[in-house]
Amino acid sequence: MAATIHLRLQPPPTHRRRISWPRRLPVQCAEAHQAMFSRIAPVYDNLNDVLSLGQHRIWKRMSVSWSGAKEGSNVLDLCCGSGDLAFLLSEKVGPNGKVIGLDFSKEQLSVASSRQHSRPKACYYNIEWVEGNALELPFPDSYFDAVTMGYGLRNVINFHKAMEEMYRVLKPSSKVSILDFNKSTDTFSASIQEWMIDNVVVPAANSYGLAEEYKYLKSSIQEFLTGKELEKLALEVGFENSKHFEIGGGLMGNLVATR
Ligand SMILES: C/C(=C\Cc1cc(O)c2ccccc2c1O)CCC[C@H](C)CCC[C@H](C)CCCC(C)C
Ligand SMILES: C[S@@+](CC[C@H](N)C(=O)[O-])C[C@H]1O[C@@H](n2cnc3c(N)ncnc32)[C@H](O)[C@@H]1O
Repeated sequence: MAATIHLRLQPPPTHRRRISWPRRLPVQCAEAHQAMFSRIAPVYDNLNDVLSLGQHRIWKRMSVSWSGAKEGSNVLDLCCGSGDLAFLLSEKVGPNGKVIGLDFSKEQLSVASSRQHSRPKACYYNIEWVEGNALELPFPDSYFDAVTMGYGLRNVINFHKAMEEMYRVLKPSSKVSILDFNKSTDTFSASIQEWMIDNVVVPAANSYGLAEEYKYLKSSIQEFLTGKELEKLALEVGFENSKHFEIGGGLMGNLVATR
């Protein structure tokens, strides 16, 4: 099935104010996030590979296997970006399955689509790229057999609404698997994570003129939820059970919740 990028499913915003790039990202501004991820789209994959020494691919594989996606499943990769988890899901569900990758950055979706066309795997044609907002999903209730969200939840401006939407579109007894940085309660782990961002990640990003965008990583982790708080949020919106696993030596975490 030929891959298509759906036109924006949400009505275009009534206003489009010009964003002058602030010295610090206003963390509560969705448009600033959208612009940021569009700016980093050209180098996003390479920087992730270099800065995590390729480890992020292992963490993403773990997250997908925890989602319960299997042959023939109908699955959603939320905040899909350049498509890493969507491609992994595509291999998991096979030609009889269906993967929807949703993101609100046209540039990220464009990278995902070109990666899809440049790869030899036929199953990737079970992926459909949709431009949309994770906080207002254009899908019916109880529609998906699994939902993944890789490094997305920390970036939306309303964690609760995002979790509610994931719950709504999941079929009963199906799982969501949410991978992100871990907001550790252990001060040593937190300081290692912050040191790496300050002294490795940001200087590397600076060579691409993206220091501000990668500085945001630290503040977004500080404003994120701990593993226990993520488990609680999932139960609050109605998930039957939830469990947060620390991975990558505690630098990353993955929440698995069952509807
Ligand atoms: C795939 C990873 C991060 C994705 C990602 C998420 C975001 O919210 C961003 C926001 C703004 C800019 C960029 C991103 C972004 O890339 C995780 C791996 C890539 C990280 C950039 C590198 C993190 C380094 C770890 C703190 C230490 C790794 C130690 C060891 C080499 C495993
Ligand atoms: C760090 S990237 C993660 C990309 C991919 N999941 C991965 O693991 O590499 C975060 C993505 O979330 C998207 N995003 C952030 N907020 C969103 C929202 N409210 N609706 C849809 N996409 C959003 C950004 O455009 C970006 O592509």
